[in-house]
Amino acid sequence: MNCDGNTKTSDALEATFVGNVFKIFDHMPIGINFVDETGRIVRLNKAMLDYFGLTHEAEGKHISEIEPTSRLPVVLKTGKAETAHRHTFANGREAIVHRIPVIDNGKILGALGIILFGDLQEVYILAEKNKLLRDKLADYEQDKRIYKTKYHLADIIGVSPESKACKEQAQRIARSNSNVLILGESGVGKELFAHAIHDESARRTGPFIRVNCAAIPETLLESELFGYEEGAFTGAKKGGQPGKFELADGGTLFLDEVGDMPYIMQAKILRVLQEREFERLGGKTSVRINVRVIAATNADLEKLIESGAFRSDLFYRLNVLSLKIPPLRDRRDDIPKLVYHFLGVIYQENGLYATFSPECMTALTHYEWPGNIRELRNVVEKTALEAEGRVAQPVDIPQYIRRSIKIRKSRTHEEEGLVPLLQRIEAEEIRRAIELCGGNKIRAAEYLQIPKVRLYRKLKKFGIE
Ligand SMILES: Nc1ncnc2c1ncn2[C@@H]1O[C@H](COP(=O)(O)OP(=O)(O)OP(=O)(O)O)[C@@H](O)[C@H]1O
Repeated sequence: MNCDGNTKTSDALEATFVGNVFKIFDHMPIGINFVDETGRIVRLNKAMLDYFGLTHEAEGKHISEIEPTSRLPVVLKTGKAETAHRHTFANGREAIVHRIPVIDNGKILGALGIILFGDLQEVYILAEKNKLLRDKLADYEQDKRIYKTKYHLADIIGVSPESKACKEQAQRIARSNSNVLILGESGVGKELFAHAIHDESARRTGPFIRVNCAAIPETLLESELFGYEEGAFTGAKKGGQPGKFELADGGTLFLDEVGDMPYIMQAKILRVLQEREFERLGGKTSVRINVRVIAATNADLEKLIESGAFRSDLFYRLNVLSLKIPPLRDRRDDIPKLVYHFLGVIYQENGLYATFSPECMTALTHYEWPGNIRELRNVVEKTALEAEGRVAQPVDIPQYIRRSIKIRKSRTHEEEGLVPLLQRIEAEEIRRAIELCGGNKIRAAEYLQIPKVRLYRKLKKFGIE
C-alpha cells in the first residue's frame, strides 16, 4: 500500500515536471516537437504549431500522418542524433533542424524534432551579417595598424645635449595644436620625431597618416591627398575614395619630403590649411576636416623660396612651430648609444650577435656620417657581419669609412720630395691607426695589415711613442 502510494506520488511529480517542461517549450522561439517511442506526437510547442499552421489536435497522431517527410521515425530506430541538418518539408519550406533521440538506460523513450532556422534565408542573412562584421573588424584592425604611430618619444635614442634639447622641444610642440615643420639632413630621424609628436599630443588616439610627397607621381598626388568621387576620372573606384586629408581627420597628417611638393599642389594645400575644407576630385560639396599638419624636409626651403620652387605663404603656414634636428656629426655623444641600440635590433632581427671594441667605437665617432643615423645602422650591420662573432675591430668597418676618416694635409712630392712625403704619410697613417686602436699596437698592426715586428721597427724609426 505504502509502496503503491509512493509510486503514485512520484508519477504525479513526474507528470507535473513534464507538464512544466512543455510549458517552457511554448515560450521558446524555435519549433519543438516531441514524439514517443512509437512516433506518436506527444507535444507540439507554439512555434511548431505556427510553423505548420496546426492546432493541438495534431497531438496523439503519428508524426508521418502530419509530416510525411519527417525523419524522427528513423532516429527512433537508430538512436542516433542528427544535428543541424538541412530539411525540406512537404510544404516546400526549407529549414535547419535537429533530431534528438531521448534515451534512458539504453532505452529509447522518444525523440525531439527541433526547427533551428525555419527559413534557410535566415541562415544566409545571418552568415552574410557575420561575414560583414568579420570584414569590418579586419578593416578596422588593419586601419589601426596602418594609421597609428610606430614610434614613441622613448624610442628616440639620444644622450647628447643636442638630442635632449630636441626631445624637450618635441614635447613642447606636442602640447600645441599648430602646424609643425621638421628640418634636418636625410636620415637624422625627422619621421621618428613626427610620430613621437603625434603620440605625445592630444590627438594621439586619432589617426597618423603619412604621405611621402616625393614618392607619389605628380599626376596622382591630388587624388591621393584630396580623394575623389565616383566617375571623377577613368579608373576611379565605384563609390569614390577618401584622400589622406580625410583619413587624417581628428589626427595628424605627416607630409614627408614637403620640399618636393609640386608648386601647383602647394596652393591647394595652402587653401586647406587656411579654410580647413576642400572638395574631393569631381566632387561638388566641401569636406570639413580637423587635421594637424606636420611637414618635414631635408631641403633648404628658404633657398627653394628664393628660386621660386616653393611658396613662401605655404612655408609660413607650415613653419608655425619648427624643430631642427642636428646631423649626427654634431652630436657624436649619441653614437655609442645608437651603436648598442642597433646591435640589439640586429640581434633580434637576424640572431647576429656582435660587440664592438673601444677602438672600433672610436673610429665610428670620427666619421662624418653624411647619411646620418640611417647610414650608421647600415654600417653597424655590415661591421657586425664582417666580425662574425668576434669582437669587431676597426679593420671590420667598411673600407669607405676607414678611408674617409683620414685627415691629411695634401702636399705634393714637388714641394717636399718623394721620399720625405712618403715617410710623412706613412708616419701619419701609423699614428692614426694607433689612435683608432686606442694605443693597442697589436691591433694597430692588424689594422695596417703588417706584421707586429715591422710596426715596432717603424715606430722606432719615426719616433712614435
Ligand atoms: N634617435 C634615433 N634613435 C633610434 N633610431 C633612429 C633615431 N633617429 C633615426 N633613427 C632611425 O634611423 C632611420 C632614419 O630615420 P628617419 O626615417 O626618421 O629619418 P628622416 O630624417 O625622416 O630621413 P629622410 O630625410 O630620408 O626621410 C630610421 O630607421 C629610424 O628608425
